[in-house]
Amino acid sequence: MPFSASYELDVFSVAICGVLSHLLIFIHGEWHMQAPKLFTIYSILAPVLFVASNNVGDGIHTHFTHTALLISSYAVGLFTSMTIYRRYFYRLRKFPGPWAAGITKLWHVWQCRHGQNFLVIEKLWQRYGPSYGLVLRNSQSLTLLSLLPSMDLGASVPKLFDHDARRRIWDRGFSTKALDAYQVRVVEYAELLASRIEVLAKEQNPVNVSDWFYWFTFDVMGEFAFARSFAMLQNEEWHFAVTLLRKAMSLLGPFSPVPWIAQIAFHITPWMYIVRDWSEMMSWCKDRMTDRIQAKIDRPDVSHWLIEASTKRGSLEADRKWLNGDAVTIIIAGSDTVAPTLVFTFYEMAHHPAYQAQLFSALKDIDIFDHKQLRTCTFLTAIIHETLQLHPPVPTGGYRQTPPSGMTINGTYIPGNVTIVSPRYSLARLQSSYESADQFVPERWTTKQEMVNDIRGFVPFSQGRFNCVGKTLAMNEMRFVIALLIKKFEVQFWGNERGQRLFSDLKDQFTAAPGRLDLKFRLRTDTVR
Ligand code: HEM
Repeated sequence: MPFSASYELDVFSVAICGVLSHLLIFIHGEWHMQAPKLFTIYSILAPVLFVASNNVGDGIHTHFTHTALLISSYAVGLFTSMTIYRRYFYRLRKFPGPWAAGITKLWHVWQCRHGQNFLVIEKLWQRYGPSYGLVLRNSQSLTLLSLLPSMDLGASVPKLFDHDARRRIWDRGFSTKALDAYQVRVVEYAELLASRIEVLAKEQNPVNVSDWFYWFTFDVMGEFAFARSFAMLQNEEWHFAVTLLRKAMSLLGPFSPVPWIAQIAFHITPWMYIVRDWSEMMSWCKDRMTDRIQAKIDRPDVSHWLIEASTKRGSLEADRKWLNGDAVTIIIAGSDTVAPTLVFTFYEMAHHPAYQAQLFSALKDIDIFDHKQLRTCTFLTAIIHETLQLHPPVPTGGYRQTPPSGMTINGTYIPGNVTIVSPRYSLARLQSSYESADQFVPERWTTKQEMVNDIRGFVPFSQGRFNCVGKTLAMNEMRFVIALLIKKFEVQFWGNERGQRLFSDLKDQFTAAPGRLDLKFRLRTDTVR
């Protein structure tokens, strides 16, 4: 098809439009929340262009070719401009990192396609950062391989809502009085878990702890969110809503660098399987919250405090979106963190029988049902701390934004309004943080404190205004379950199991999702209550 001069002019003009739309529009501010609108506008413009190209040549084939050429020229103009800008003019261009990562976040998405972001970052760190304090560039965000003492002093989370007001309400649900009341339920479910494991132990069957600990933590959090468990310990199978939730979470790992893709998917393709799963799960949670609001509860749960705050303000109906969201947060934040920590603790116990024996003997004279007394067992706390340090349940997540004036971290100036993240998995493996950083050495928290080179590296619950509101609940819960099971059972690897699948199938989906781990639980004959 011979192109006319005006045809070529069209193509050129459209390419210039692409460049201009970058330089005049997209270069300013954040656009990911507008992604669905932009997607719609471009989807409408394409057929308009097709109709407008009616006067070019004849035949539908020519119209298609012409439209496709114009769209491609626009895209080439837009993306060339973006590439040149990000490569040569962008304020973060001097930070180290792979070339392609500096151009597009899709590079990171591709690298994370197996859901192992923590390994992607660890590899980058090995390649680019012999020195501590390295900053890795990833298009518009930075990964800081540094201890961040001031991270929460100046930085904020990307502002989506009035966090501090919501946090004040949350805090009431985690007061000392409230926590005492919750412990009764933790004990009930932990005993149910122990009795289920006892049956498997007596039948000489393996215990896949990567199922059982999840069933336990989700059942407990179901109680705290909806005053009703998922009954997974009872039924010995995954509840459909939890399965949907975990499927949706699996996208969080690879797609968290590009929230605009999720925005488009939710608005444009709500029927797509994973988006549909998420919506179905949210609607299930909404219905449970409706039941919870109407229910008369004699034992306060976490939702009790949230519902009470809205009722007192007379804004129960208006706050329904918050309450539904809070319920999902309780469930994810409370289960998907405690469960992997328990899985890894029991992996380490099977891996280090000497530590297991030491823990058993440290617990001998302690009434584990008295959580204040249990807290005094320093070796138990050390085991949990060492597990949290070596296998952080939030391995890379926890994004922050630098203040508009920027901030200096470990001598490196980071410009303002930049998304930053300090990945715990890699932080924990820095020799500048710990001696023998990749070894499980619980004594570093008791008798060998010189093995902690820089305590600022230990931030499993984050720090500052955005730290974990459920830290004390989590620690109480983990202390009790571990103590109960270690007092009752001796734990070993099952058959040839050595944790191979646990690590090879470990996924980073904001929280860590470990692979399968089969353990042998042998009922102790020397159990002391
Ligand atoms: C091993 C256990 C746990 C660990 C390691 C952990 C870790 C964390 C971390 C790192 C954050 C900050 C995330 C960020 O920076 O964006 C966080 C926030 C949070 N956690 Fe936990 N968590 C645990 C257990 C729990 C439990 C049991 C609950 C109770 C429901 C809970 C509720 C929350 C909530 C509501 C937030 C958001 C706080 C805010 O934005 O103000 N967590 N957690």
